[in-house]
Amino acid sequence: MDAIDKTKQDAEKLAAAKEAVKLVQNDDVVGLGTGSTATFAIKELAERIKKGLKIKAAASSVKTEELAISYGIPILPLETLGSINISIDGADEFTETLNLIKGGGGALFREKIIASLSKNAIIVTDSSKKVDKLGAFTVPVEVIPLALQYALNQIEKLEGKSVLRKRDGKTFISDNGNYIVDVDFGLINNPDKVASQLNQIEGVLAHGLFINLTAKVIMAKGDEILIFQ
Ligand SMILES: O=C[C@H](O)[C@H](O)[C@H](O)COP(=O)(O)O
Repeated sequence: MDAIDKTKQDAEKLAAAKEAVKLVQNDDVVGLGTGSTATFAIKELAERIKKGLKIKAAASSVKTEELAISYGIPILPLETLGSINISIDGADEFTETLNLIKGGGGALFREKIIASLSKNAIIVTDSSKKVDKLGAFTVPVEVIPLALQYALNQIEKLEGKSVLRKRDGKTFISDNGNYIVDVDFGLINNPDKVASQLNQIEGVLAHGLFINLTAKVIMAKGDEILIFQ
């Protein structure tokens, strides 16, 4: 993506994030996503807090927690929360049926916990994230290290092509101390089935297929805001 496209994409991310943050109400517990689009939402939320909004938040990654704290957003430990009023997060891909691929930044497990706890799970995206079928973006799978070879074998049986995620030449380690395997399943005709097959592999902590976990996707396209729900 060239510089001009990125500017346009960032403008869309910001517009979608602003729209989502309008939905946050006083006294809400807010789930904070991870990634560039969620970061726009966190900044917007901080602006509303400056103007008097009173909320508490839960973070989906160490990076998000640090960012939120730097903006003075009060953070509650995720393990203490039985429910979350509203969550705002990004996605790598989504379909109109509100199925997603997430985890490009490696935060999928905590993001999934937040989405599962959330009464109103909102996804914010630019227009590049909408697809007819999931799968052009590889599916991130978080694997407990000692189960790596077993999980790779099982994923191969599902006809997924796995690549162990690296960053700066080193194996990427998630906030939970695990590996991320990025799996190419081709375009996915039946995401529910693939999700449940991945769920059955011992050693897979979580995967980036988010099925029936989203209340609403707010997508900006140019000057337009489109809502999918
Ligand atoms: O692990 C990362 C998350 O699932 C992100 O929400 C996802 O990768 C989208 O990130 P971005 O908003 O930077 O495109």
